[in-house]
Amino acid sequence: MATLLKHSAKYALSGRLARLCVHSRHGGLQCLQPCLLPHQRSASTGSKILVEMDNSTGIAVLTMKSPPVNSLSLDFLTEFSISLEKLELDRGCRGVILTSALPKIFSAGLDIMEMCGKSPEHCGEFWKAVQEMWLRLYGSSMITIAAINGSSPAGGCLMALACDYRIMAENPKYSIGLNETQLGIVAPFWFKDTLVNTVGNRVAELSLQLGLLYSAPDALRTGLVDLLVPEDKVLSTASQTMTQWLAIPGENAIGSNPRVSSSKVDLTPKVHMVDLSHSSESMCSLNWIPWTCSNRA
Ligand SMILES: CCCCC/C=C\C/C=C\C/C=C/C(=O)SCCNC(=O)CCNC(=O)[C@H](O)C(C)(C)COP(=O)(O)OP(=O)(O)OC[C@H]1O[C@@H](n2cnc3c(N)ncnc32)[C@H](O)[C@@H]1OP(=O)(O)O
Repeated sequence: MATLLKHSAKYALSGRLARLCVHSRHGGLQCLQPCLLPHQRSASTGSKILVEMDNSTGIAVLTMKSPPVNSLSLDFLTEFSISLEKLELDRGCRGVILTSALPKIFSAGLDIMEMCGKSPEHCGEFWKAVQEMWLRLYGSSMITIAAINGSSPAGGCLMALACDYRIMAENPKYSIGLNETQLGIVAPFWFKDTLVNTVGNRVAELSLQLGLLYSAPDALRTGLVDLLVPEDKVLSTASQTMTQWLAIPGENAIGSNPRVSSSKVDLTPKVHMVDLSHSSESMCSLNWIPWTCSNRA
């Protein structure tokens, strides 16, 4: 079933990819340039995402590099999903570390400029891209670790929550949380469910009702993040943690190909990617039912 989801997401993405190649003003796929580095490393970079793959460990580092704040624009989200899809299809890649190249910022969340003054068609496409980013990250068959080296409000927090494990810089100036309520908007229920799965009902309830942004120490206390480390150790700790996670026997332990047979989360029967382009109710259209998440780490 998860394979079905992957296929449908793949074709949806490929369609968008094709459009991007033809229409994007910013280059899109054309600027994803592979190059070989020493020691079995390879890298590909677009305008907003850098992917570095270490073929000897199976660990990829996906670095967001879209100044000033890594906001999640349509172009950013499209490049992000394409990068993740490529890693998903790479049998050699077993784990992805998500981090930021920008000082002090992991991601500022959805790009505010995408949300005002745009056509219904653009809004629909944008919102679909937000959903696709979440589906790809949360439903990934790879181990995903967020190396949170800066502030991460709203959609930035969602990205981190969609990973298997969260390591944050212990800088008290950095904050993280689903603060949508403070902005006068309601976090969609699949944002809420992702938060509930991480911190539990009561903390999620308070966080969402008050639109709380947690400092790094408070984020650790509430369980929003799993570990705080000094800022210059975030990435190296993420690599060490990934190595530990990858040492856990996977599905290959029973003789099947770990990257083909199943995903950690079987989302397929319960998730519907619908055409949002003509719907003012698009924000609540992802039919995510949390108790279908059976095998999530
Ligand atoms: C269209 C159909 C879909 C409609 C969907 C509607 C609702 C969905 C419901 C809920 C989901 C929403 C999820 C979201 O993610 S909403 C976005 C929420 N994000 C924020 O509130 C973050 C706001 N930003 C900050 O808090 C700070 O900027 C920061 C990230 C902590 C960084 O602070 P710092 O002091 O370092 O920088 P500045 O504040 O000076 O910002 C620098 C620069 O960046 C611009 N910017 C900041 N955030 C965003 C953003 N989210 N999108 C676009 N641009 C952003 C800011 O304006 C500054 O620009 P300038 O040109 O002035 O330099």
